[in-house]
Amino acid sequence: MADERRDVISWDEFFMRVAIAAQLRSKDPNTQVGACIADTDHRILTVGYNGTPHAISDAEFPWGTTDDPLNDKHSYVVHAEANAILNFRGSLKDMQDATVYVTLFPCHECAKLLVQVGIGEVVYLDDKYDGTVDNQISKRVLDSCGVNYRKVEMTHGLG
Ligand SMILES: O=c1ccn([C@H]2C[C@H](O)[C@@H](COP(=O)(O)O)O2)c(=O)[nH]1
Ligand SMILES: [Zn+2]
Repeated sequence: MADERRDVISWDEFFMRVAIAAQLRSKDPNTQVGACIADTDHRILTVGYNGTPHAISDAEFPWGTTDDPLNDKHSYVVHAEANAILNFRGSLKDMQDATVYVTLFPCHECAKLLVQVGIGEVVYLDDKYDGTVDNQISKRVLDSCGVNYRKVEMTHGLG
């Protein structure tokens, strides 16, 4: 009888790979973000990525950044974490103590949303805005609300 495969990926790596797959759908030319929320029984609850609201055509959408808020993508894009929460079709009580896997450390607005839906832990891949004011607010929100955050370990690479 053959032995079982032992070199399998961890749950963390599995859910982060789902988040990475989600970010591949993003039309943002600069920063693509994916989010995957999994419950304490290792079930995927929902997935999202940063993109335009439904009614806005990707072709007409300004994907650049400028001082003019009317033409800046940040005014229009729905964040990956927000989309993951909004895409969820179950009962919000199922999100209690769930873990969000995000390819980018959540901004402070997303941190507040994640806290409000009961997320217990944030696992991130990249924290490229570490140290910015927004990032500090985000960490202050998570710290104050007792939400743990940690960087994922991808032992099997990113491919
Ligand atoms: O919590 C977050 C923070 C940012 N995003 C999205 C929003 C934008 O589409 C990009 C950030 O673009 P930059 O050019 O790096 O400013 O990431 C998100 O989905 N979730
Ligand atoms: Zn955000």
